[in-house]
Amino acid sequence: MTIASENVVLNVADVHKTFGGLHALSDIDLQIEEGKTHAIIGPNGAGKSTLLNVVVGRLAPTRGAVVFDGQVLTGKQPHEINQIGVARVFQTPEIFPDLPVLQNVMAPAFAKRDGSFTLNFLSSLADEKEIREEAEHMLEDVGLIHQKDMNAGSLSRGDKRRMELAMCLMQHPKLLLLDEPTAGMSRHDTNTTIELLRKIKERGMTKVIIEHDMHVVFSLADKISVLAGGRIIAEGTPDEVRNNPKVQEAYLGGAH
Ligand SMILES: Nc1ncnc2c1ncn2[C@@H]1O[C@H](COP(=O)(O)OP(=O)(O)OP(=O)(O)O)[C@@H](O)[C@H]1O
Repeated sequence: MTIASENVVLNVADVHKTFGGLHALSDIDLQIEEGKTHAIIGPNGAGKSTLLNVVVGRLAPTRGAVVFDGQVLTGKQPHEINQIGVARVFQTPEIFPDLPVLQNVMAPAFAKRDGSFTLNFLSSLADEKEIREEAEHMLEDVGLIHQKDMNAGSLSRGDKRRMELAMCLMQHPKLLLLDEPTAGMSRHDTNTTIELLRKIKERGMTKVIIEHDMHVVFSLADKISVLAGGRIIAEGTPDEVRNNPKVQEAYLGGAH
């Protein structure tokens, strides 16, 4: 296992994941530093989503361990990992489509407070002025305050993703994992999201971002790890990665 330095908040140590005979992840060692934005890139099928799923407890690694903030995550359930301070924005937003946007954004705060994610919170909505005000503040931050009374299901795809980001921020995570946060967005919405993610960085939140859009990656990342064939083939600053021949080869051989 790699020895973590003091400012490493997430340590992925010697992680392997096989599906039958397929080695989806091999020898993954990854250290994410506190307050940084760390991008994980790689061609289709490289293992990026599998790696995020291992971190959030949706998949058990075949070997290796994940340590976050001094606690071993491996073996914990996704909701336990979430309670420890790891939140994930999914490729496909997980929302309550028939509830207004504002209530969707309030829901995670109730779940965190009450320890479960039920719809009973509706009964106490009137009393929850503080949570409502915070949710409205988040909606202002993500540019959705004017849509707060719309049903979430009728938002555009890009707006749903921004709403889900607001839902994650309501949990005040120490680590935010973003799985293709700008997928399906127009260039304008993508740039608004980049600005928003920069704002979050100023608040000191650590982020891991999986993204195919290199404009987003190079706009946000402090450090990039490149996955190909389930292995990390390169790691470094955006400039180091951009000029790495192994990376260029992996992308030319891949779908992107
Ligand atoms: N549940 C599963 N069962 C079997 N094989 C899987 C499973 N999940 C992923 N794989 C395989 O593991 C490999 C890595 O997949 P993964 O989805 O992690 O790649 P990715 O880098 O996220 O790809 P993309 O950019 O296309 O989303 C692929 O070969 C994929 O087919």
